[in-house]
Amino acid sequence: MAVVPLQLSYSASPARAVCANVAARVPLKTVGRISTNAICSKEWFLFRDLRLRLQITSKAAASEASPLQVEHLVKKAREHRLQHLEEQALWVLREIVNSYQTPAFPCALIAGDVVILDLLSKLDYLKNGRVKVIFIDTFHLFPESYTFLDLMERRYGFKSHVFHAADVKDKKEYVSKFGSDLFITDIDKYDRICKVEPFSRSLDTLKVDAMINGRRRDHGAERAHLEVVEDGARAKVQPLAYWEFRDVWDYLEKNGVPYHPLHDQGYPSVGDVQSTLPVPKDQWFEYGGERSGRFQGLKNKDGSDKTECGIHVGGPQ
Ligand SMILES: Nc1ncnc2c1ncn2[C@@H]1O[C@H](COP(=O)(O)OS(=O)(=O)O)[C@@H](OP(=O)(O)O)[C@H]1O
Repeated sequence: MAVVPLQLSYSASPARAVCANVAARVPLKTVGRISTNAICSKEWFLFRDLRLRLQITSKAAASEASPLQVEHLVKKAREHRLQHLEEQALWVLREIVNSYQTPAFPCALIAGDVVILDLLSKLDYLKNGRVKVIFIDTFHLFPESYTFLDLMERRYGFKSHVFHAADVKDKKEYVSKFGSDLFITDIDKYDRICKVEPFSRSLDTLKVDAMINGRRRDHGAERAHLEVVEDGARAKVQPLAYWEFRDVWDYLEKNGVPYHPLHDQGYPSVGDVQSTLPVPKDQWFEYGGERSGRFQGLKNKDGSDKTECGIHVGGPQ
């Protein structure tokens, strides 16, 4: 620990020697003012008997807070931040529900989506059906996603509207019609059949006029300038646009909200089995870290790395 010079004041001259000793020996991180009206001794070992009071008096002192105070300040600042973000997200959702006829939330069940479910539930929009929840069964999801959906439906008292590829009854029929490796042989066709078309159809079928989603600015460059609402024939609503991934986890922890079991197996985001990989935990909270395990090794037609499935980029507006 660094020895920091102290600004001293003293009321009696014998204290001078003690104070000099204090300045020389006390390993304080804080710049402060020591005043004493006690009887002083020249001997250092008697120093502990003096009634010394440490007063933080200068701006310098304030900026050199002890490690404990710094931790406390950061914790408090994060609490205030989360409180503000939550109020703002609730306000956005309320405004949307008051302004649109049929808002809906396509939910992929990842951490941010679960925050939105919890916020919608706080406003009672799930139980009273004011906001419909859409779930796209791509036929390529992790088994845990189905059980987690069931858990969330029971917890919040809603039933999601499930959509999947058109003109097939189930995965078996899908495989017999398109094969089991369409996502390798023709990724664009796979996206169209299993994601974009069912997604688009779900919005049309339910006559959705405002689509709530969990996109955030810190997801990556494509989303860096997102606002909480984008206008259009169908409004896009991003109540968590200004949140960071850390805020999402702070919220889940603070509110005791269950989250997708695959997060505990190292997956920061969860989509299809073939396009989702675990990511080392220390990368989760870097810019773009949440989605860094998505679409790994997959390329767009133009050869660029795939970062979106097309639902929100060039997908239904
Ligand atoms: N299974 C499922 N059901 C309903 N809605 C879903 C589903 N998967 C993705 N989405 C919606 O698509 C948004 C983008 O998700 P992704 O880019 O992760 O794509 S995908 O998972 O590969 O489809 C995603 O945005 P978020 O709300 O940020 O998750 C949802 O709006």
